[in-house]
Amino acid sequence: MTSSIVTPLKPAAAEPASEDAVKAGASNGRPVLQVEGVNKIYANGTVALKGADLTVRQGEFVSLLGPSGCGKSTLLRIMAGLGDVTTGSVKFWEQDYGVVGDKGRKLAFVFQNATLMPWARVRKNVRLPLDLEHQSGPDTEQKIDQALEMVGLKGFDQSFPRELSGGMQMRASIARAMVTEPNLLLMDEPFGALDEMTRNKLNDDVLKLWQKNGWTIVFVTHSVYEAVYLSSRVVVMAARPGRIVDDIKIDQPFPRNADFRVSTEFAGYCRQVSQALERASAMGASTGATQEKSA
Ligand SMILES: Nc1ncnc2c1ncn2[C@@H]1O[C@H](COP(=O)(O)OP(=O)(O)OP(=O)(O)O)[C@@H](O)[C@H]1O
Repeated sequence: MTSSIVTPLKPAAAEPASEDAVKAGASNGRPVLQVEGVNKIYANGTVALKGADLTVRQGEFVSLLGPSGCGKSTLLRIMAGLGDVTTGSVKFWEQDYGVVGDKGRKLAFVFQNATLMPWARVRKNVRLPLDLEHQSGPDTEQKIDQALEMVGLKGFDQSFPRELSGGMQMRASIARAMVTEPNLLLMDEPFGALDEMTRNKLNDDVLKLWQKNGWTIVFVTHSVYEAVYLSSRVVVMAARPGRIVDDIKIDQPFPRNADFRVSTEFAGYCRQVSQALERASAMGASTGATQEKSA
């Protein structure tokens, strides 16, 4: 999917996650997203999603993992209200999109590339969603400062994107999502283009921000290791047609750190998720066409 950042953000309808729920990555919080029986068939007949059911609860960190073309981005876009479903429903904070939209939502979307405006300094890039909402004044400046500080870009606000490394550009992109103070963050393979060291560092930083801010995160990735390291749950999808085939709880405490990456538990979960991914890939390979008749 092509990349940019979209922050359809207004004042919140949701309450912050309780600290306990966040600490545990708990799966007993209030539903933030409820995807029910969702089918998505594109105009060309591609069945991108078939019978998708998924509930994401407050304070969870859920990764979507699956082979190319299994509908991860399609599902994430639908969760953001950026794409229509063909049939089925999506509820946001237990309400229909229209109702929540009226009251305002607090979600932000970070796509695959940072897609910063190259002609604008970091501060102006981060300010964009607030400008779109015609927010200005000292509060606005403070929000921008806080977001830059949280992602470790304090002191770089007058830089141009070309002066930043790939990792720093991604940080700026995350800061741009953060200024809107979301409590639901949808991230579509945000670190896929980064080297492993940078990716690991950003994984740690996102986990810290997730805990600190009480976010709920849905995160698309192709990496088993990244999914296991970050998530309280890994949802595995298969292609042709796109569907959810596994939902694996990563029952390990937060915060996680470098020790977790080399632990037996981490290796065990990686094996379990890899096997689920292999099964999912085999399912996609053994089924036929992606056309509407298979929905
Ligand atoms: N706008 C569109 N029109 C037609 N088909 C589409 C469109 N967008 C996606 N598709 C198709 O829908 C299926 C699911 O695509 P999607 O991008 O959601 O998968 P994905 O799992 O995110 O893939 P990847 O991991 O490669 O990014 C694919 O077969 C894709 O070609």
